Amino acid sequence: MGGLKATGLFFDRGGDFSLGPLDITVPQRGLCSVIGPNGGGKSTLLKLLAGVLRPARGTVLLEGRFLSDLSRRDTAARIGYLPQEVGALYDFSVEAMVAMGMFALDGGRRHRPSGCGPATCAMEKTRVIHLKNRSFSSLSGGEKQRVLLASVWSRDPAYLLLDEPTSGLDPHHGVTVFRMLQEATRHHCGALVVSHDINLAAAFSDSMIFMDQGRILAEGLPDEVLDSEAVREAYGGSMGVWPHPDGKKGRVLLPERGSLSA
Ligand SMILES: Nc1ncnc2c1ncn2[C@@H]1O[C@H](COP(=O)(O)OP(=O)(O)OP(=O)(O)O)[C@@H](O)[C@H]1O
Repeated sequence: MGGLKATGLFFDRGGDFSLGPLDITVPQRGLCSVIGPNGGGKSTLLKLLAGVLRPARGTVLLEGRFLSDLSRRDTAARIGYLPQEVGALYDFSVEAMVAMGMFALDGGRRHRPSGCGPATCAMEKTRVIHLKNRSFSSLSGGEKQRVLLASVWSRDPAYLLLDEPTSGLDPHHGVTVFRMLQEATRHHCGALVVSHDINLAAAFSDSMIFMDQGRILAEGLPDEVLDSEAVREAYGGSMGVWPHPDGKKGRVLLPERGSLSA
């Protein structure tokens, strides 16, 4: 009954693109990353699981209840969805932006250290506390991304659906975000994270999904997925899969030597 579970999920945009039918479960614990080429359907999948889009066929169950039967408030209290792009209508302060993420908070919930309000804790986690009085629009792209992540995080959701949370982040902050996700998903939530930072995603995820043309073409352990025929076909020619340089950490996707100019 637990988890966020889609069965026979199908969505048709009416043009060339359709998604599914596919089955997917976001478990109550663990970090699963979704990778794949541009336009492959990753964001569409997240929107369907978050209830932002309605499937043409199939069901999405949130802990045994049909997502379509739940109010936006109930959904937002359990699912923390970070879209790929967020346009702010008004220029709020960073602190206000993060506080707005808590509007759906369902009472005093788990894992919140005393003495630290949820918005403050979230801003500390994503390292934007020093920006709290700045206006959102004045921030750099990567800073904005970390503020939006804090906004989702502040609600302490049971399921995180994050669309490219590290886009625009420098490598240090990218690692910080994935570490934070790894830690959280070990103890108190499950996450499905769309990312083009494939090597970071592979290093920190428990499992991985490769999507293209609205289908799941490979899934399993990150190493298995990176080594799959589907990934080779999609990126082959320009990218190759290599052992991680430290010899222990699995595999990395890097440009093929032959694809670099002499
Ligand atoms: N609002 C929309 N209206 C019409 N078509 C759309 C819309 N949003 C996405 N699409 C199309 O649906 C398909 C899947 O898009 P989606 O955003 O899910 O891909 P993606 O895998 O997340 O891509 P990317 O890696 O580039 O973010 C693409 O062909 C895209 O052009």
